[in-house]
Amino acid sequence: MAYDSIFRADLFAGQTIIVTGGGSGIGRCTAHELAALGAHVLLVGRKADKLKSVAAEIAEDGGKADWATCDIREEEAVTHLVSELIRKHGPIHGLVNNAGGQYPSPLSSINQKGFETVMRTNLVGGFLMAREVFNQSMSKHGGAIVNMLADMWGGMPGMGHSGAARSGMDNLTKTAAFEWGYAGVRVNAVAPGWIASSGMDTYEGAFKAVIPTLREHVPLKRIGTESEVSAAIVFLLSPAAAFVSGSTLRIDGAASLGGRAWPIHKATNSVSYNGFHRAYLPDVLRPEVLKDKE
Ligand SMILES: CCCCCCC/C=C/C(=O)SCCNC(=O)CCNC(=O)[C@H](O)C(C)(C)COP(=O)(O)OP(=O)(O)OC[C@H]1O[C@@H](n2cnc3c(N)ncnc32)[C@H](O)[C@@H]1OP(=O)(O)O
Ligand SMILES: NC(=O)C1=CN([C@@H]2O[C@H](COP(=O)(O)OP(=O)(O)OC[C@H]3O[C@@H](n4cnc5c(N)ncnc54)[C@H](OP(=O)(O)O)[C@@H]3O)[C@@H](O)[C@H]2O)C=CC1
Repeated sequence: MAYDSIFRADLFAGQTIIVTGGGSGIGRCTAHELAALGAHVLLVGRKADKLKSVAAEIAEDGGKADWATCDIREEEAVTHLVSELIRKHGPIHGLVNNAGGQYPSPLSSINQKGFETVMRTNLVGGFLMAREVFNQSMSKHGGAIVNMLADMWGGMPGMGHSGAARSGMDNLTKTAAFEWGYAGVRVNAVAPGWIASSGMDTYEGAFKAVIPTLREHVPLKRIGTESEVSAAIVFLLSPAAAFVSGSTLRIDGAASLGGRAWPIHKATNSVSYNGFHRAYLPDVLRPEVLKDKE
């Protein structure tokens, strides 16, 4: 018998897939993966030079990619972007709602504009992209959406604005999966933990300094790679996940299993324990608190 596996090199042949934030990091890597598997990839971001160069890389590898600039926080711009992409390239089969980011800051120092900027980047923008892609295309022929979250379920010092946005996006993922299932549209999310990406490289100061120690607080003892997140996104977009909708897949080396467990881990496995709260939290945000306790 010739077994016909779902996993084939042309998994996405004939599909057009938008990747927001496709000009760098995880978005760039995902765009490469999808194009290598036959998709026509549409890269979206604010900076044309980055998008253009990723599209050229993909073309050099024999893949198909186009790009368009858009600030996903602007409703009119998103509506226009999606209609132009459909006019030029036809129906949209997939959306990777990856664009996002934040600046590390304790809640007490975040002003309203900064909070709203991060909420609009990571929640409002993702909502607008998903709504427009659904209304203008997927409602007519189905499709798959993958939203980008971040593993901040237990609260994440320095990321209060972003954590609030990502939790909102988690809920929106489930509601969209519920409301749009009738049209054959699947909506899922990925929640990466610490990932070595070009985005992480942009962080400065105390936050940057702590990055090399983060692996000690991950049960798998390392931080993740861009391609490990892309692989999960590709799975969720693919026919291999045809009955998966409304799910959030954590890609974090088990880091989200919880700070509460680390003292037990310390007691039972002192070799791999490295002091979660002492090494991470106060160093990053409130060195004075750490000093007081020493
Ligand atoms: C166990 C595992 C846990 C998982 C943890 C997850 C870790 C996540 C990692 C990542 O996400 S990696 C990388 C993602 N990429 C980035 O974060 C990119 C870098 N960040 C940015 O570009 C910005 O932060 C942005 C908000 C995403 C975009 O900013 P934008 O350019 O649109 O806004 P600005 O005009 O610069 O600022 C507007 C407004 O926002 C406030 N603000 C912005 N930056 C800062 C800052 N560094 N410090 C304090 N406040 C800031 C401020 O109010 C700005 O207004 P003005 O002051 O400029 O008037
Ligand atoms: N690296 C990590 O450890 C983790 C990352 N994440 C999330 O994964 C996603 C990708 O991150 P990563 O690749 O690491 O970082 P990058 O900073 O490289 O990627 C973020 C991308 O989002 C785009 N972007 C940001 N704001 C907007 C906007 N308003 N409109 C359109 N595009 C925008 C940027 O493009 P441009 O500058 O052209 O606008 C950029 O290409 C982000 O949402 C990030 O927060 C989540 C958990 C962990």
